[in-house]
Amino acid sequence: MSTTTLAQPFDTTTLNEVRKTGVLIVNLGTPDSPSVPDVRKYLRQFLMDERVIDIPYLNRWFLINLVIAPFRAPKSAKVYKQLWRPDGSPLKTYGYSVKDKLQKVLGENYVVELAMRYQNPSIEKALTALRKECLTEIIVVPFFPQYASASTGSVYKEVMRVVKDWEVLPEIRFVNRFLEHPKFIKGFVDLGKKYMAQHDYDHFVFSYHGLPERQITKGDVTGHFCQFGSCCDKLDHRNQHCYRAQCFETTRLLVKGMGIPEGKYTTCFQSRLGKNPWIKPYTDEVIPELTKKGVKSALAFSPAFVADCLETTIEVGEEYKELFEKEGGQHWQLVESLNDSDIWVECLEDIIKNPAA
Ligand SMILES: C=CC1=C(C)c2cc3[nH]c(cc4nc(cc5[nH]c(cc1n2)c(C)c5CCC(=O)O)C(CCC(=O)O)=C4C)c(C)c3C=C
Ligand SMILES: [Fe+2]
Ligand SMILES: [Fe+2]
Repeated sequence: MSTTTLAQPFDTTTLNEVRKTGVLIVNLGTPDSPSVPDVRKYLRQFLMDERVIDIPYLNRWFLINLVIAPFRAPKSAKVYKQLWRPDGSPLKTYGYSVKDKLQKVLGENYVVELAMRYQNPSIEKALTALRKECLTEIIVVPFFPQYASASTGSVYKEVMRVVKDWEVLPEIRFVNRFLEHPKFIKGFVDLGKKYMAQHDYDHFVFSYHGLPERQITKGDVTGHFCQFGSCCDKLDHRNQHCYRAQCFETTRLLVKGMGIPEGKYTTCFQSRLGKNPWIKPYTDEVIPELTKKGVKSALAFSPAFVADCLETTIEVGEEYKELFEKEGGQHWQLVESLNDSDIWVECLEDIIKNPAA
């Protein structure tokens, strides 16, 4: 009698025993110190990135070396001095704290490294450390809730530049965005509710990092998915990678979570540079419009950032507050970022362990 050998189910025991996952968490970067030379070095590296200032190389070189390095760096250094804490730039110190907390919750089958896209610790250094760990997989988590070529795209490109010549390439997973993650939303909703319990706000402002319109248009290889108007009101299959549409979606989810009524909130974009059109509405134009309408108190969110930085603490927390008050507003409050909160660490744990969540 002949026996038929039935196909055995795939035995994963060995794989589970040897499996080790590297996690590379990456934020934008910050100067090593608030001194003018360090700020200049940081701005040079950051703004020479062709995904950030996407103009021809020579034009970019002249702009950075003849305008930004001599004139902007000293001004920026003054602002970085205001932001600096005894333990350094908040963007980096929160990064290290999140790295430690995440390592603890993930356990010994994971190795977590922190990197900054610009300056230190570099992506190259962090990946070199991970390479020595004999990993099965590396998960790259850019700390940008919404995808943009200038942020997430640039991190991907740098990771690929570093690993492209490795003989042994482990599996690599790139996290694209996480604006819809329930724990990311809950983190900001809970912070918002804390402020709403302390004060009655007339209006809620959601201010995101701006982007040249051109960078969104360039990303659309299928036709024209963004006209910079109401097309961004709904996120669908075609415009899912549009940064502006993703920001509007983030606001919708936050507004729903906090129960903010229609007409009581505005999505806007900050920190435009240069003369080319950036995505609108601009935060510094929205604020005077709101005060003209009689808004006296506003709660401001910065949900394009997961850690306090120049863009949140100084630009939204101080400069826009000054503008709001100059225009007749009375009470402007910035909601701090997720920083190293437990909910943010839980969100990361979830993103890492449950890719489909
Ligand atoms: C000039 C073009 C810029 C683009 C495009 C841009 C996109 C972009 N940036 C962030 C996140 C951050 N940017 C930060 C600072 C910052 N950004 C720009 C310019 C562009 N950013 C400049 C010149 C600066 C420095 C400000 C100054 O020196 O005056 C920061 C803060 C860093 C810190 O140390 O605190 C973050 C974070 C995203 C997410 C993004 C695309 C969506
Ligand atoms: Fe920026
Ligand atoms: Fe759009």
